[in-house]
Amino acid sequence: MKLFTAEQIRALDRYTIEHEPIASIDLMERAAQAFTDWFVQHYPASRPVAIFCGMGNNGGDGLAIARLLQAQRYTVQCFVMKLKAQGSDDFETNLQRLQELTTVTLLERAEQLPVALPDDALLIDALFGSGLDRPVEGFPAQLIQFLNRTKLPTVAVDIASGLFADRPNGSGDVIVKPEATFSFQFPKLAFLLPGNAQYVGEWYVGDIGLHPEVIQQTETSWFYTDAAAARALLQPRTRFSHKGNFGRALLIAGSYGKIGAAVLSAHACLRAGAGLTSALIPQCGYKIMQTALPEVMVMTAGSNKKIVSDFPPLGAYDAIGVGPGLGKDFKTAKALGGLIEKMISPMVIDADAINLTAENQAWLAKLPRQSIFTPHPKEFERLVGPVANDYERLARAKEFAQRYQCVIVLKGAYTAVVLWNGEVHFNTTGNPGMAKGGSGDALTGILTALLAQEYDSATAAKLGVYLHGAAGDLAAQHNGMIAMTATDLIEQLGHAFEQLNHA
Ligand SMILES: NC(=O)C1=CN([C@@H]2O[C@H](COP(=O)(O)OP(=O)(O)OC[C@H]3O[C@@H](n4cnc5c(N)ncnc54)[C@H](O)[C@@H]3O)[C@@H](O)[C@H]2O)[C@@H](O)CC1
Ligand SMILES: [K+]
Repeated sequence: MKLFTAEQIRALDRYTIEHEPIASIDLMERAAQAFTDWFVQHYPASRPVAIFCGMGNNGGDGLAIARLLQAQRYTVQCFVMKLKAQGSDDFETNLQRLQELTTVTLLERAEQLPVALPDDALLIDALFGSGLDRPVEGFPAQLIQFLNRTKLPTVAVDIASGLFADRPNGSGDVIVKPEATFSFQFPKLAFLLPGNAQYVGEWYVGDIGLHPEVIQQTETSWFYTDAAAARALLQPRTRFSHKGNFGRALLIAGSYGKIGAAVLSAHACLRAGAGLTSALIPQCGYKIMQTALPEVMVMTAGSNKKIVSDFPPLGAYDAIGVGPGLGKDFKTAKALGGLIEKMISPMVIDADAINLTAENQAWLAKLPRQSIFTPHPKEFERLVGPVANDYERLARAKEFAQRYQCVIVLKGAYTAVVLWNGEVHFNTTGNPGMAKGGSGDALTGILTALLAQEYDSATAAKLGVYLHGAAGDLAAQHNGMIAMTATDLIEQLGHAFEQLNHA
């Protein structure tokens, strides 16, 4: 699915108004109706609702929602933040429609705060939407601070007031902290960035019927991978397949005390469908791996028992994943440098292999094209240097991916898959229960398995990250987010594939 900037969304709104055609006031009514339909499913009519509206179209939505909720027998109080004499046309029309039914309280200055609200009130924030063009200050900021201080559950219309849809906010910006956001037609880029979590809450998207043709034609480099998008990436496995078709995968992983990382990545590789899975590990891990995973073929190399210090010729493998638990011994580094120089097919580079690459940046020029890096934020900064915020992190990842013709998987909530062609694909699966040791090792195994099955790097990264998160969600359902482990996730991979197959 595509993601658009606020400016592009405005253009899509305009196009829809002209070409559907539909009057802009009717499009607003459609948006308000979509919000209301969602709201009545989630919040009972027994709780009083207080709606805070600005004077732009976001406020217009709020006024229409007030009217529609009242028709559904909600007790509604409506407030308008009056900053100027005249609001947008559709705001004014909706104000008139509402005032025919009920009174609207105008809020013009700080002395009117705090306003009295019932203890069990639900708040709806319709102060500013995607038209926000500067940080909120003065009276609007005081009003937002008041709303946040009430600690009452708040739902944002389209986007939390004060949050920019597609550019960074300053650290001191005043922004509504909703428990949920109901957004029109598309999630905003801001929703997918980890630093904004408290300004988004759970987010939902309602279809308001923007013109499908123009959505298709409007170009963007931002996407998100939902079930439909992931389903389209999955290759069918036929009755005539045999293990040779599904590729030979190799994991180079583990060091003394971290053989578990090698086991987890190899286990995930098996579960993600590699035809043959091999592991190159230090000697100390030999029995552990053979016992834990009888399906895996195990190689050890080098004279040091505790680390991988030598790579034998590895031409027989279709895909190699390197890094989990590997350690950063200089002998391992030397061997990895040699491997990178020799390899021609894309590799998966994780954990200590990323750290070693960060310390040996000359390797980057020799890296097989379309290799996949899977850094968490700290590892990414080791690779490119410090970054100031989520937007800068994405920009640097795009630059890096383009320069070295690789894929960067920026791990986190909404893991971002950044491609060499400048595209960024945010993942939609996964949960905080996955923020645990071993989770990344599992991802490396999955990605290596998909590369071995001849998925190209971009597809492997998008699909693998999606499946990893989906398996994590299933593990959370069975074990709970607190107790779930990386092994639980790996054991759900089969169900994650099945679920996707039937999506
Ligand atoms: N355009 C359309 O057809 C539709 C728009 N919709 C709604 O319209 C919203 C966008 O509406 P608008 O473009 O009118 O913008 P907003 O309602 O977000 O508000 C913009 C107004 O606030 C002012 N403003 C911006 N930043 C400010 C700040 N920091 N302090 C004080 N004033 C500030 C602007 O100058 C402008 O007057 C969307 O978020 C959505 O809720 C929906 O009704 C769906 C259809
Ligand atoms: K809002």
